[in-house]
Amino acid sequence: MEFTKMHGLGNDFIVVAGEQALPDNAAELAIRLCHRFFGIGADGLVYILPSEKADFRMRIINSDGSEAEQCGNAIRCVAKYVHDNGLASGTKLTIETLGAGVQPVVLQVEDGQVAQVTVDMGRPILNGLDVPTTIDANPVIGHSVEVDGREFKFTAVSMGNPHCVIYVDDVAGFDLAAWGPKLETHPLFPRKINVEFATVHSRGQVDMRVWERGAGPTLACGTGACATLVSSALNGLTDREATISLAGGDLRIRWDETSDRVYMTGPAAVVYAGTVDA
Ligand SMILES: N[C@@H](CCC[C@H](N)C(=O)O)C(=O)O
Repeated sequence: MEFTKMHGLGNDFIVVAGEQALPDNAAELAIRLCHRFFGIGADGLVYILPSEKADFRMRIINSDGSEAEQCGNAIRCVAKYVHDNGLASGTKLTIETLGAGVQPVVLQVEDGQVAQVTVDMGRPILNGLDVPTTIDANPVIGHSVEVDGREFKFTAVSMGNPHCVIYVDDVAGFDLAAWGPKLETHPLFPRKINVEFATVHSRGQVDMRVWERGAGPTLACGTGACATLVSSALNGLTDREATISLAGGDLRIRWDETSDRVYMTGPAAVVYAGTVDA
């Protein structure tokens, strides 16, 4: 199987193009190939497929073999891949996702290669039961989740995939590995959840670290950054546009007041291309 190793701010993927549909063994392949020591190593396996509704279709399998509805960093990688490999022309295209519908994308091209991508990530879902959580409220703000006797206040946001945003005083020193997995699998979240821990520094800048559903700690999460901006604006902590600083770098996120849509801008990069037994 031919693949290209790509990343968006260090959130890395094995990108496969040329298939007509997701293979039956996609989950097994993701677990084997994403393994950091026995495989290629990645946070997810991404397929670029044909679409009847958009220019391309993306499917993403987390490194634990579970399928995610959406992935912000992967969609930027897909956009770069199809442009730089001549599968798409121009600077605008659409990509269909499993959980967030068809997403329009605008490319910033430098020397013939995509450097930055702006994705229309759609409208955030704030209804608790739809995120989903077990909480019947809209929005879910200031509710508590209890883990091992510690209470975390959270905001729930779906960007096609589920997120729970928790504010902490010092995100850099926060023990992500201790709390992330317990929150990810808490019964309040019926389809598990991506957990963002955030520290707000100003109305225009937030530091965020993520524990991803199905992938653990990653260097960046595009949908998580969108969820963090939406949560921070809803809680009155930031404006509707801010820089979300992740371990792998910065994303610029804007939640448009008129359309209610969230726009994410950030880079995508190729690491190398290769061939692997699949
Ligand atoms: N890294 C991603 C999100 C990938 C999917 C996530 N782990 C899930 O299961 O929802 C991003 O950049 O958005």
